[in-house]
Amino acid sequence: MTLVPFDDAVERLLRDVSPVDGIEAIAIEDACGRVLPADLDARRTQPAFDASAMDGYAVRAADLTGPSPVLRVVGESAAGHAFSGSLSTGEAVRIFTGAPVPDGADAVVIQENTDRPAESEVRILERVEPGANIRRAGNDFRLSDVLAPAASRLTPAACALAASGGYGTIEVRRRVRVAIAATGDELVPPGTPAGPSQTVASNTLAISMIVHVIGGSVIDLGIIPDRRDDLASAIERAQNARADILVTVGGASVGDHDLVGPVLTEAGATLDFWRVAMRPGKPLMAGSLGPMRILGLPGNPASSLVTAELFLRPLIEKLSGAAPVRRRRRGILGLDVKANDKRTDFLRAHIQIDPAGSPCRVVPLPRQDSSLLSVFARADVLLVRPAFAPAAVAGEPCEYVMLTTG
Ligand SMILES: Nc1nc2c(c(=O)[nH]1)N[C@H]1C(S)=C(S)[C@@H](COP(=O)(O)OP(=O)(O)OC[C@H]3O[C@@H](n4cnc5c(N)ncnc54)[C@H](O)[C@@H]3O)O[C@H]1N2
Ligand code: MOO
Repeated sequence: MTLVPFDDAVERLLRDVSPVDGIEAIAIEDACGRVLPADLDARRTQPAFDASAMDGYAVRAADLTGPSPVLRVVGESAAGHAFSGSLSTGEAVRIFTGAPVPDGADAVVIQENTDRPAESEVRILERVEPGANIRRAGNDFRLSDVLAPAASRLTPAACALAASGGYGTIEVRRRVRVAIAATGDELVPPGTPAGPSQTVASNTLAISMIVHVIGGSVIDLGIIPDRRDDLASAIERAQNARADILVTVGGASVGDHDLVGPVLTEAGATLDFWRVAMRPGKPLMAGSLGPMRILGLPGNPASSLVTAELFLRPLIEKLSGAAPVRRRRRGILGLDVKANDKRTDFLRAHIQIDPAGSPCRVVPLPRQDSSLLSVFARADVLLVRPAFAPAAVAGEPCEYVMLTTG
């Protein structure tokens, strides 16, 4: 049985993928995590005026000659309430952080370096240069500046920047639609008591959550019994819902009840590859049916979640139009590991952060069987052991992949 090398499989899956073409205008408060189809240009300048960076007095720097000059206080400028006049020689305006600097003033003296000999006078106890404590108009960004580039995924700060730049609604790429089918006669939905030979369909729950975290939308096809016509109708439902991706979970191996491959083929799907040189996740299947991509994930919990992280996630990200995210990091091994065979290993592992700042230590968890959800749930990362890697000892460099968190 030939297995496709892991890197080739990822490359083949992503090779011809281009972003979905639907674009929608949504409220800025709903835009976190969404992807920009084009550069986002500022519709205003920020700050729109020269603003004071401190509480104090707006002055003309040239007036500050001689020891402790005294200026006449002619008014006040507060945030949202500008001083309407302009400043002449010998005058000062009481000013607060964020308030417009009055015409004629060219510096702000902080109030700690002043005193008030009388209600209408301020004594200045320091020398300041023109421009001191003033944030010039456009200091943050100017009209038409690119606030965020095409293909960026909007973070909370980027949404705040967009709002500050004049946006109440924003154009983003539509969500990638992911249909998910759990296959297997033994499965019951989460929250349902499982009989003696039954299992809770827990994988699809986690996979749905991964899809949501990266901004996709889920079409839940539910649990599909191991029957050809039920599987065929689930595939049809995914097509009718215009899914961009159909994910099946389970039934991917070679047993008599593993029907996913044959039924997909009967439905007219093209299978691009089946079986990858990786552990866990070997029976992974990838193909397409018309415009719909198909990923057949293995049923064992760790196999399912590892392949969702390493294949489904980048596929959704690429379809969503987001710039590629590199989730592989370098660390150092926290334990000795044995030589590897022809399958790239993805070991569930802990990360130990070194408070002294040296690279983090990656410690594989003790039990690596692909059925162990209890181990997966305690893992922070997947330690990558390339195919045919020689044995390595603690302290040697290694690579790991970040797992999706909430
Ligand atoms: N003769 C061989 N047998 C197997 C091979 C092989 O190469 N030759 N490969 C093994 C590997 S590796 C894996 S991984 C599994 C994957 O098999 P399937 O994808 O066909 O998965 P199932 O048999 O349907 O289920 C396996 C296991 O996972 C449980 N499961 C299934 N779906 C879910 C779900 N949604 N949530 C939670 N758990 C689920 C299922 O009850 C089984 O216990 O095949 C090996 N066999
Ligand atoms: O790939 Mo299976 O996923 O080794 O258990």
